[in-house]
Amino acid sequence: MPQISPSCPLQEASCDIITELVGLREQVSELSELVHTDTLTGLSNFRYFMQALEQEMERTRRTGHATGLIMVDLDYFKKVNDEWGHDVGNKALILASSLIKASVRKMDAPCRYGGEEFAIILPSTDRQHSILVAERARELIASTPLEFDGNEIMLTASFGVDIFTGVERGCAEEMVKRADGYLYKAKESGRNRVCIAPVEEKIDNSSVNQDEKDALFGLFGRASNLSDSSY
Ligand SMILES: Nc1nc2c(ncn2[C@@H]2O[C@H](COP(=O)(O)OP(=O)(O)OP(=O)(O)O)[C@@H](O)[C@H]2O)c(=O)[nH]1
Repeated sequence: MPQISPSCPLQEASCDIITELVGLREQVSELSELVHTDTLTGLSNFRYFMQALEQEMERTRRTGHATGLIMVDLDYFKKVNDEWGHDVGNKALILASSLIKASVRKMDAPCRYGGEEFAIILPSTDRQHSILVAERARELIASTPLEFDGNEIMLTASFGVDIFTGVERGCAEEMVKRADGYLYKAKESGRNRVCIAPVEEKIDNSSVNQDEKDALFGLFGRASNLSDSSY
């Protein structure tokens, strides 16, 4: 919301109270920014993420525009810490954050979920475009080495994607759980990959009844790749 500049009720050119008020206002704004920011990476933190995801899901319910959610986890990150130390591990987290940020639009919300896990909220984004964003981030991370003191470390990350179209039941926590489930599948099936719910499974989780499902699959056919969790 735009802030109105306070002015001195006595119309004095230099007013101590107004100067202090403006200073306090700036401090409040900086503090509320800090409350929502991860200090290491500068990305939004977990607290912001959960609020923002709830809000976007609510927007989807109202407008019908889908919300995409991508969960990202760096692969074998413990090895980076063990081999190179915690400070280099921190550098890797900062690099991964900047690459994730570079892969998304301004309106998207890349967040640090915790540890070496990140989350990206994609407002008004469908399945296909969410996959494209996840793939872009995956490729960028896999092709950008962390350089320090003449060394180079290659990083990779695994991605789980979920789409909320307004028909699925559940709250933000459940959407995170679904995306995390696909992230787990990406890890299990070799890492450095993107997994998403097959279209068929998404429909199974929705309120669509059997007759509606039969009609839908009757129309589009049961393509074999729909049963695969990677697209
Ligand atoms: N440097 C650094 N390391 C962190 C931070 N947060 C979490 N970690 C480390 O991240 C590592 C996560 O290890 P694991 O959960 O075993 O996962 P992984 O080694 O990435 O293996 P996979 O996820 O199965 O590919 C642990 O060693 C944590 O100590 C942090 O803020 N800085």
